[in-house]
Amino acid sequence: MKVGYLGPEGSFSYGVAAANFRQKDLQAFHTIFDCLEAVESGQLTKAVVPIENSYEGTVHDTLDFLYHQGSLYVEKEMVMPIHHCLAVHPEMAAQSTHLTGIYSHPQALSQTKRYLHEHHKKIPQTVVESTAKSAQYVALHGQKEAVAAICSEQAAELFGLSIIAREIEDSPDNQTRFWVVSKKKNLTSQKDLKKMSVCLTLTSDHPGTLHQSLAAFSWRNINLSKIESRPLKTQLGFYFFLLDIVIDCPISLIELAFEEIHLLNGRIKELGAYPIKIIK
Ligand SMILES: O=C(O)C(=O)Cc1ccccc1
Repeated sequence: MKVGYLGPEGSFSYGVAAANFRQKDLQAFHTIFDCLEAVESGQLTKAVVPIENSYEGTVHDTLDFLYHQGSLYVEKEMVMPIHHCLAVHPEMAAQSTHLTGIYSHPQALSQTKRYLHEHHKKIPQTVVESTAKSAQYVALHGQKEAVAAICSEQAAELFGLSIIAREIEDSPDNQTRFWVVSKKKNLTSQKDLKKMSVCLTLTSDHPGTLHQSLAAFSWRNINLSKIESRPLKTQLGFYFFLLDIVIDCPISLIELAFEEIHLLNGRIKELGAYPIKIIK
């Protein structure tokens, strides 16, 4: 088995992958897209990818791939607390009040926006592929340039960096949902499945189309825990909707709701039904 994750080692995705799979099965990728594409092409069995952060919302790279490119299924969700630190090269630790640049993944830069505004307002920020990549960059270049990484404490330690500030995330309850995806549909028994995610596309546009589709869930007493629209990437003003459905009824009832939506000319793309594991 080969399991891909957004690398290098030390990323949050790595932390989740390592908590679920054997070290020898893990393989690092540069981007979420590369990782998912490798599952799609059969080069990987599974991938671990972030899907949503409590502070910053949906990870668009993941959702857009699953809707537009993928024929992949979610087999498990993992929710992990996310703590960021600010780390520099150990030889720069004394000059850390005069930083020249801060590097990280866009999600990490966003999740620490207020901290950065308060403490490092004028310092240029550079986006890199992952938090661990920023730690790696600082380990390689941080001796000559006074640059800092926003990453996990584990990544800072792994790359031999000095931590100058801990728990700098703006929200104390910062959490990210990660999905394990594969080409195969989940075989887990229904009693362990907690949620189902689907993408809904409306093929006709008249007043109440979305309302009627959602009514297919509400009159069956099926609870939705999330709805979000994303551009179809065709023309301005055209969207698909991500729906997260709580599984507290037989799946056959949810499938009846899908049938009703089909009769209303709505299209459902199933992303999968999955158990949820909370990582402490
Ligand atoms: O960059 C990482 O370490 C990732 O795995 C992506 C990410 C970034 C910030 C929070 C959660 C996941």
